[in-house]
Amino acid sequence: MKVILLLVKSSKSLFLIAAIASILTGLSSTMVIKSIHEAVKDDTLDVQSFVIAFLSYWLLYGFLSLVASYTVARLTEKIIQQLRMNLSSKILSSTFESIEHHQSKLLPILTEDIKTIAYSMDRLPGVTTGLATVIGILAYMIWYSPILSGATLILFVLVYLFTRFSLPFVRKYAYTSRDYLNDLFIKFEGLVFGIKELTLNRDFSESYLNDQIEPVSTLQNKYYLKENVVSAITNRSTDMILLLGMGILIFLINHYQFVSLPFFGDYITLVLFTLAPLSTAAGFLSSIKRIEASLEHIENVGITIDEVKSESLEINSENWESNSPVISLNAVERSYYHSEEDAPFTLGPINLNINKGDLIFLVGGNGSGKTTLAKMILGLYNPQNGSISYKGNKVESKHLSYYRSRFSAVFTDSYVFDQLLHIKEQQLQQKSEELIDMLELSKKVRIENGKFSSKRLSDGQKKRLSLIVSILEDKEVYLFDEWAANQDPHFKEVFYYKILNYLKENGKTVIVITHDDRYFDVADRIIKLVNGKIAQYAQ
Ligand SMILES: Nc1ncnc2c1ncn2[C@@H]1O[C@H](COP(=O)(O)OP(=O)(O)OP(=O)(O)O)[C@@H](O)[C@H]1O
Repeated sequence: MKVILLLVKSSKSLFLIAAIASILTGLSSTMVIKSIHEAVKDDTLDVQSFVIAFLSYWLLYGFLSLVASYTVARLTEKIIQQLRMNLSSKILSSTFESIEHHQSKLLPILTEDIKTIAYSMDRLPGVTTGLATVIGILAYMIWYSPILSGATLILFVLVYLFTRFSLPFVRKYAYTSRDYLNDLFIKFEGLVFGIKELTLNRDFSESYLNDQIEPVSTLQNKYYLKENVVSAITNRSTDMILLLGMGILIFLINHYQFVSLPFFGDYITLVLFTLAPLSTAAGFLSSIKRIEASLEHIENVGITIDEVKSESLEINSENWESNSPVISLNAVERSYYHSEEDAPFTLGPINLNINKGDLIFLVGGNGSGKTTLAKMILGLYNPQNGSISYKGNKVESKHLSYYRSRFSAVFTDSYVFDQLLHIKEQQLQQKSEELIDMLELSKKVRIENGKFSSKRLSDGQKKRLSLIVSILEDKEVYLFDEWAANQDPHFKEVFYYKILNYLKENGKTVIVITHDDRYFDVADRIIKLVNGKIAQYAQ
């Protein structure tokens, strides 16, 4: 049902054209089959009228099946495109917390689930025209012999009941195999991103392969095989039940003589025409179960595939109080709950005003809550208690997108995108060269066609590239989370003296998370966190 809804929702008009074209294809193919069927049993065949009728239906069938296949293919292609776009926008508009929580499950969704849905949907054109043909032949069969058609219908019902019985197993195995695929992707992630550690340590790499990857892969394969076996049995059941039924019918006709055997022979050619399309349709029912398992995985991550409605309300600038701090945290609190035996980490309650042009250093030991507080200031985490205000206006969820767009941040694990399409052309032209020079990367990278010419850089150089992008974004507030941690002494100086000064001169508000106490004198204010609470403000 979900799949039909998906089709209708995707494009009502295409769905209608596809449905009508499929029905007409079914009708025309029935007419082709009928003319062959009548011709083979007609001793006084008028060859000329047979050729005319046959060719007309044949041409019509060819044309209509092309139209039907094309429209259904367009419809499925549209669904896949919408699915990819909707999923990507949903991920972008979901709460950061939920995406952070389900991060490892996103890649299998974007690759495996969409592929499963796309491959399964690909079979739809053959299924719709095939089913329409079966319905057409069935109508002709009923007209030809109501008694034998009654018996055939009973066989069709048996096929349907058998399929209904086996499909839940296809779904169950598809779901379990897909679950193990999640685990397998996590192992693969370790394989790719932990390759240095694995290559260095032979015992570890052997154990990773044999004790980590292999058992999960075996389990995934086991359920995948089960799913395919049940699905193959379901597909083959169509021919098996129909052929067995025909055998039983021959026995009954021989015994009770309710029709002649030659008449049954004519009839049986019609039944044979239904075998292939019915088998394809039964196969598609298994595919629907796979699609449903994939959709369920997508929805379990909290992403629905309905159209995305983005809400990005600007905070009314008329209400801004000019002397209010840019950002105020009013008794904000947030806890992370670990497993039951762990004590939860609680940040806050925090009260903090950040004024325009402030250069604030956020300091404190490992695990004291600096990054958590940073994510809260940026609007990535919602406070569980308390509130955040922007220029005197309380930030509500409808303002979040606008509020977040006030910031640019570089985290310790920031991803370096090579394209700079989101940066204004004027900024690129005026500032990029100056910044590349300031961070001494002019021998390594250039900006060409809105992209960096290379990303083949050392970790410290990549970090400098992230800093350039961040400054080019030209935002109101900047947040750098231990940016200088992996820079050499020279670039630490460049950062603390040149870059921070450059931002200050340009009127920016800057928050720097740091452990570099050598440079604490650069800050206007130092805020120290201890165990999630502000322990000290220093001017
Ligand atoms: N995603 C998360 N889920 C659960 N707990 C988390 C998560 N991120 C951080 N924590 C916990 O919150 C606490 C504060 O972490 P946070 O990253 O904010 O500290 P930090 O001050 O930035 O530390 P560091 O200097 O090591 O970067 C830690 O005890 C950590 O275990």
